[in-house]
Amino acid sequence: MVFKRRKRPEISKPTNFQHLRKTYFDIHSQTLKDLPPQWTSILTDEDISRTAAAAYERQKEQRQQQQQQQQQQQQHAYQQSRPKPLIGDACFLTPADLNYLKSQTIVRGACTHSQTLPNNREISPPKLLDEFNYYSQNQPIQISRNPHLDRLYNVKSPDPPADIRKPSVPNYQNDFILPSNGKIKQATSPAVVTPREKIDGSTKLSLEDFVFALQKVVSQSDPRTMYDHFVKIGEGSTANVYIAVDKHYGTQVAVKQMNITKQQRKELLFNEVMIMRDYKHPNIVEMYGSYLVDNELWVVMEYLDGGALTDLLVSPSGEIRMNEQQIATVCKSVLKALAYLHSNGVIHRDIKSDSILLSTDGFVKLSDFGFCAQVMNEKKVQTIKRKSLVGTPYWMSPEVISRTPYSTEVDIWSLGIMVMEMVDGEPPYFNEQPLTAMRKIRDQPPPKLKNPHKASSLLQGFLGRCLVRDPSQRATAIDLLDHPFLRHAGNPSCLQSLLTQSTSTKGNFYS
Ligand SMILES: Nc1ncnc2c1ncn2[C@@H]1O[C@H](COP(=O)(O)OP(=O)(O)OP(=O)(O)O)[C@@H](O)[C@H]1O
Repeated sequence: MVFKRRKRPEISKPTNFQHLRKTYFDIHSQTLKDLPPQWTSILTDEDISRTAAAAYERQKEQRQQQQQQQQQQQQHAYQQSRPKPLIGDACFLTPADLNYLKSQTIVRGACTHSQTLPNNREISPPKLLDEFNYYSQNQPIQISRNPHLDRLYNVKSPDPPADIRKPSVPNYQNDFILPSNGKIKQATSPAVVTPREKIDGSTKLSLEDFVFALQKVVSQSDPRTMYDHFVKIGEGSTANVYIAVDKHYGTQVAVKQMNITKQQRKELLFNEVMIMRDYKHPNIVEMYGSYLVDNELWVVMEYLDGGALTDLLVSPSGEIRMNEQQIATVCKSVLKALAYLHSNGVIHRDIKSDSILLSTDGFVKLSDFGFCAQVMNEKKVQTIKRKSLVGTPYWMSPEVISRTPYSTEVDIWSLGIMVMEMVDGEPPYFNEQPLTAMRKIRDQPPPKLKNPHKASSLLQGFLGRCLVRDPSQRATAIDLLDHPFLRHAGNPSCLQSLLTQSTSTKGNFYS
């Protein structure tokens, strides 16, 4: 029997061979791990690390840009939904003030007492110094005084003659009218109340007049040469706010940009500059400089990286986040700022959680001075009362809404409403239309907490001293600083837990 030898199958060499190996870039050591040894000899660690690190950085940047865009969209939507302030104030500048300003030669440039930034950079906004000397290239220039304007902008001066010292009556026009039937007229936009024509025509100041007057108080340098990397972080009713980087020092600043042509009350722009410039306090946001850029007023100030108090009140799942120690800590800081402003005759008029900014290390600062008003004459005798409807509806005091002449007590009422925000997550009547809420504030007993069981008797007692309808019976900032509830206040660090969790309802730009 013959066996035919079977042909041995031919086995080809492997084709399309792949040797898979899991190599990855370790961001901590900035090196490639599990690299095949052959590759290591071809590519030095340095080369490949650099290439991979660059790719990684590119990816990171792209991710950050996408995140930022998403957050901006979220924040824009969120800020659109926040209630806007009403501005029904009378014009501060009269034609006489403008004539005074126009009669002066604009003096620009350095002054001898330049402001010092925390990073020791000196900036030199033109400033009224030693009463009424402007400085030009360090040379004092004497100009004549206008006591009315000086009082408005709280310029310190030697005792003027008695007739000048008499407080000139501010221009109290009722811009927002409560008809006799008690109905409040609905403004077309909640943020805008069309002013009545002033008897002396003082609202008819031209854009040039304002620009001219603003030029007197701002620095003449161009901030675009000093700051770059602008990223929008906020938007209010009057401004866009950006973070930017100081080109020289690499530090971050906040830049509030206000388009002059779009302001309902251009004259209130002066507040934005003058209040932060003249009133320095650890619990007031610090201004570094102010500038005119084309049609915009830019205010450069310290950047508060924790954002606004509003964002810390409620978690995304709707839980109230602040405990009483944290509430007391915020109140104490805000009251210190208010006690300081009030003792200088300044009312804020827009106290609410949106106006309180925090740093991530827990420092609390008062901001947004656009609606401030002076209530004292030069001698610091509290003689002037305000009557304009200014503030944000839900936080407004009964006397502001009912157009009774008012003073510093309005901020204490609003602080009480802000305490209610911290306990309940929102101000009272927040589900009502602004005008309905205003009617209720005006006509009803002080609002009550939705969650009284969550508030200790001390907290309720504190609140009860703020929300007193009769302003003469309401506690002052100084009184409240002595209230036993504030003994619960802790160090700034007690607020850090609120700030570290990324629970912002409007996207967190601040981490
Ligand atoms: N110094 C700052 N640091 C960090 N964020 C800031 C700073 N200033 C303002 N912002 C952010 O920008 C937002 C808008 O700023 P701001 O409230 O001053 O604008 P506005 O137009 O005056 O507001 P409003 O509508 O209350 O009048 C703030 O809510 C806050 O989130």
